Formats: sequence, structure tokens, C-alpha cells
Amino acid sequence: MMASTRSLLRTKSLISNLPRFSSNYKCLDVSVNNDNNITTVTLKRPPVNSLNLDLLSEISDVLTDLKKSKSPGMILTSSSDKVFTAGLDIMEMHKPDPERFKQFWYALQDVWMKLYGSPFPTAAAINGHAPAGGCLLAMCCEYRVMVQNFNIGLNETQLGIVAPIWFIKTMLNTISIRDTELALTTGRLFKTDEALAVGLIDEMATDKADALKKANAFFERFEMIPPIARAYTKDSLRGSDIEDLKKNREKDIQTTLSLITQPKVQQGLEFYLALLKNKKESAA
Ligand SMILES: CC/C=C\C/C=C\C/C=C\CC/C=C/CC(=O)SCCNC(=O)CCNC(=O)[C@H](O)C(C)(C)COP(=O)(O)OP(=O)(O)OC[C@H]1O[C@@H](n2cnc3c(N)ncnc32)[C@H](O)[C@@H]1OP(=O)(O)O
Repeated sequence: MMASTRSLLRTKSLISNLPRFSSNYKCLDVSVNNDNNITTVTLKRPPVNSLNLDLLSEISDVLTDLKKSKSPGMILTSSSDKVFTAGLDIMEMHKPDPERFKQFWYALQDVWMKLYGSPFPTAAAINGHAPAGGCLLAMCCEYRVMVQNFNIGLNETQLGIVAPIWFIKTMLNTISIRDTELALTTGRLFKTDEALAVGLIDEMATDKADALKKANAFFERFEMIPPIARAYTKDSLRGSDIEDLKKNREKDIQTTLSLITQPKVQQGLEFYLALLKNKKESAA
């Protein structure tokens, strides 16, 4: 084979392996670092990146693309300078239309299964608050770097709701059983330094640039590790949690819908929404 043909074929195979990202994302920026081919996925759904059906569907799509293209790794971050994500969009849970809620919850399950179980390594550069669903996304990643002076945690009980079992398993995969129980029952939000002390995050950063630099450095650990060995090992650790949800997916949707539509839970959400609004009014 002529050298020029070989090089053309090599170029073609490189091109076919490059991640193909839709340019139509409305709530995400997706960029690939030329130095290490790591993809940075930036959440951009102002004001607080709350996770609604649209945003979750886009995250799910990008995770599929990354897996197909055999990406060497992904960093999740936010375009906001104070919120990573405010968690699930409360408006999807307040007086929900049942059909829409089912789609919403299905999309959340999809994101969780794909992110928690991704064969490629993942890191979160947490450059703002990460309550509830925000903490969940960060914990799905394998490594967390968080900018100082923000909050992270599963605070569901503070809203009068209960973190689903797969949220809990994700925290148990991250911190101790004892710390998980204390954190969940009290709905504790940890400041960055407290999160580091308990192991909820791996490193602190001074700002977003520092967080991205440290997150990028994480991937260097895998330079000499065969990706297949890495992926199988991760699956051995996390796969059974994912299988449990796969088996109970429909039941999980139905149970969540029936819990969330309980009048007491709806009243709790209304009260919480009012608190958020009042906070703004009293600050003005
Ligand atoms: C007995 C059995 C019971 C029950 C079982 C019940 C259910 C079980 C089933 C389901 C479990 C569901 C699990 C849910 C997990 C979640 O993720 S719930 C969401 C939790 N999120 C939060 O608690 C965060 C709330 N937000 C904040 O604390 C602050 O907004 C934040 C610190 C993130 C940012 O602060 P700041 O920059 O000052 O912004 P504002 O507070 O001013 O907010 C700007 C506007 O955004 C609105 N907003 C904030 N968070 C959300 C949100 N999560 N969803 C929708 N909207 C949100 C806020 O109201 C402001 O709106 P406005 O501009 O006033 O219109």
C-alpha cells in the first residue's frame, strides 16, 4: 500500500473516532481539548442550571456520543459563576403532568445510568453550588474538584422529599455509610472544605480555571492503563447498582410519581419555592 493511501486511511479512522457533537444543544456547550482529547461538557441553562427534561435529554445524548466515539474522558462543569446545578427543576415536580413527569424521570434515570456507568473516566469541575440532583451528577463522576465557598449535598429531606435509593447508593459509593446516613437524614449541605474532609470531593480549587486544570490532570493517571481494564473494573464496582435500577425502572417511575403527587409533598414543594422567591425579595 502506498504511504499516501495509508496516511489517508489513518486520517479517516481518526476522523471517524472523533466525537460527533450536535451543534444544536441549547443547554450545553461541548468542547474537546486539543492537548488530551478530553471533552468538557458545560451546563448552561440560566439562571441555575436546574435539570429539566430538555437539559437531561441533552446530557443523555452527549453521554451516548462520548461512549460511541470512545472518548478518553469527560469533564462536567457549569457556565454559571455561582451554581454548578441547582438540582432537579422543581417546576417539573410541582403539580406535574403525569406523562411529562414520567418522561422527565426516565431521562434522569438515563443520565444516571450513563454517567455513573460510563466506560470512559469522568470528572466534575464544580464551580458553584451543587445541591441535591447537582450533587448526584457530581457524585456520578469519578473525581470531583470543587471551588471554595460553595455548598454540595443531598438536601432532599429539607424539601420534605426523599432521595431515591439510587441517589443513596451513589453517595454510599463516595463516602462512608455513617456519613451518608448523617448527611441524608439531616439533608446536609457541605461547604467545600467540609466536603473535602468527608471525602465527598477529592480536591479544592481557587476558581474555575484551577478546577479545570486539576480535573484535566486527573486523566493523566490513566495514560498507561488499558481502557478496557479500566472500564471492566469500574463496572465491577458500579454495575450492580445500575442493574438494580434497570430491573426496577418502571416501578421506580410509578413510585416516584405517586409520592411526588401526594398533597403533603406538593405543599412542601410550594413552601420551598416560596422560600426561594422570598430570599430574593428580601435581598432586593
Ligand atoms: C413522606 C414521603 C415523602 C416523599 C417522597 C417524595 C418524593 C420522592 C421523589 C422524588 C425525589 C426527587 C428528588 C429531587 C432532587 C432535587 O434535585 S430537588 C431540587 C433541590 N434543589 C435545591 O434545593 C436548590 C434550590 N436552589 C437554591 O438553593 C438556590 O437557588 C441556589 C443556591 C442553587 C442558587 O442561589 P441564587 O444564585 O441566589 O439563585 P436564586 O435562589 O435566586 O434562584 C434563581 C431562580 O432560580 C429558581 N430556582 C432555584 N433552584 C431551582 C430549582 N431547583 N428548580 C427550579 N427553579 C429553581 C429560583 O426560584 C429563582 O427563580 P426566580 O428568578 O425567582 O423566578
